Amino acid sequence: MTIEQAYLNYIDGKWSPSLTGRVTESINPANTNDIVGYVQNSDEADLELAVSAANRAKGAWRKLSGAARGDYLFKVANLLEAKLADIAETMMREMGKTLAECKGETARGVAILRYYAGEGMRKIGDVIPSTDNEAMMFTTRVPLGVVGVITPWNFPVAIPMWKMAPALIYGNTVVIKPAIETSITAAKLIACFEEAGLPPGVINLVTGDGAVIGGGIARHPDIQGITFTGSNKVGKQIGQAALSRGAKYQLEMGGKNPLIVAEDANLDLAVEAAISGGLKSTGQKCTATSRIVVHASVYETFRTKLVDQVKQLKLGNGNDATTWMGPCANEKQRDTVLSYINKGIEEGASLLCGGGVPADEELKSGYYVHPTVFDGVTSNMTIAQEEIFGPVLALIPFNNLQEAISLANDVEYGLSASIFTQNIANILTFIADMDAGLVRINAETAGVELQAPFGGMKQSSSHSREQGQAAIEFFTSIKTVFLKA
Ligand SMILES: NC(=O)C1=CN([C@@H]2O[C@H](COP(=O)(O)OP(=O)(O)OC[C@H]3O[C@@H](n4cnc5c(N)ncnc54)[C@H](O)[C@@H]3O)[C@@H](O)[C@H]2O)C=CC1
Ligand SMILES: O=C(O)CCC(=O)C(=O)O
Repeated sequence: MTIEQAYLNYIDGKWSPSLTGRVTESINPANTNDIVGYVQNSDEADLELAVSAANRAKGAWRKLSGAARGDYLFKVANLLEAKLADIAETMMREMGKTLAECKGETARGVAILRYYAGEGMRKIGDVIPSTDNEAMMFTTRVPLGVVGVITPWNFPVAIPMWKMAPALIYGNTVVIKPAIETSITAAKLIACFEEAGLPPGVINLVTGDGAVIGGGIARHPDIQGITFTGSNKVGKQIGQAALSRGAKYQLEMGGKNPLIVAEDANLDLAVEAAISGGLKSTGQKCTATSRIVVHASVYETFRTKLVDQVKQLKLGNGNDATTWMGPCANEKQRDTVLSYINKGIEEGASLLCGGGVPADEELKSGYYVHPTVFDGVTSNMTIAQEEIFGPVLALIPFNNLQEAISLANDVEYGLSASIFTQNIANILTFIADMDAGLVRINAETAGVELQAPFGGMKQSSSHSREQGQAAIEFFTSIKTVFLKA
């Protein structure tokens, strides 16, 4: 290991090694012989320094005008745009998705920053008529204080950005703990904030183990808000820890998203959406299509078209322009996906394609799994109920729309859902009856727009919404002002 390969924590405006003296390697899931670099394996003492710095910085940061905070975010956006190629490549090496996807996501990070930079100039309250005609009553908003940001590895730029940018524009200071797998990408993002000249302590990065640093954020008495994306298990622990000490929390967790293909659907477009929504990023999106509910009259035609095209998808390293799908992001994720595939077979589903790891010599050193399609799936099977977070699609037939919507709703999650149909009555029924935070018609289940609210129903979220103007609800508190001479 050379010193150049070690990425540091960023605390109080300075890059610093962890007090533990320990580092963890970040490896390329497409080729585990490729070590991307080393990141700090921090502990509670490092977190303490970061929280103290954020706490000291919060008074001056909240006193700046929204426009002044916005100016900083515009500068960060320009720097991220200038470094797009390097950051996208780092993301690809740490996480495995294709370079095109990584570039698209980094560009999305730039757009998120610009959107929230503009928010600094928009209204933050309402005038409400008082019953006292000599008084004025209005609302304003104040920041929470220090916000803890805990992020996963599947969107290493977009998710940190859609949490940090609104936190900052509304006047909070930030301590971020990214997933260990993508901590180098996070360090490169934070370097953009440093170069933009954010005052020391306004943004702090501490890398390390989830339970130690993430758990430490959840429990820390000086962190007033926690925003998390990741698994349901960890999300619930964070929610409980935050609730027990009265902190605000926001959780975005799993999905088990259905795509309904009606009898009048454009089947070619529906197949394209199933493949793109289900298998891009190797199925590692909380919005990924996981169950495809297809009308019996078009089931066989749809299945044939789908399987023919899935078999053509080229697996490989994301740095190869001919690669369509990269590996799973880490070994544990690959093993989880394989265990779900085995469970599907054990419970009686029929494997139509995929179902294992590729035998090709050049793919042996990565965490690859063939894109997999099952049919003969019933709603009670594990693969129809649990989030797999991998390239696995389950086909389920239906006979009428009410049955399709019941099947689609028959899971504990409610993040996103799609239907392919031309029938307006069916579309209206789907919009009304589908229990999901995001419903999409004639479009894939994945792909959210940064200017619109995003979040799930049921077990998919803490019922809050992120992104767009909805973000203000989490990152601020309303203050009602009654003013009389
Ligand atoms: N909703 C989504 O976008 C995501 C969902 N997942 C789901 O979670 C499964 C497991 O993936 P993981 O990476 O293990 O997710 P995870 O929930 O363990 O990790 C998400 C973040 O939480 C942190 N963390 C882990 N344990 C913690 C704890 N005890 N307290 C506080 N923070 C903690 C991690 O370090 C990471 O920064 C996936 O198979 C998938 O089903 C994973 C990543 C993203
Ligand atoms: O579909 C998207 O663009 C966002 C997905 C997402 O938020 C996630 O997987 O955590």
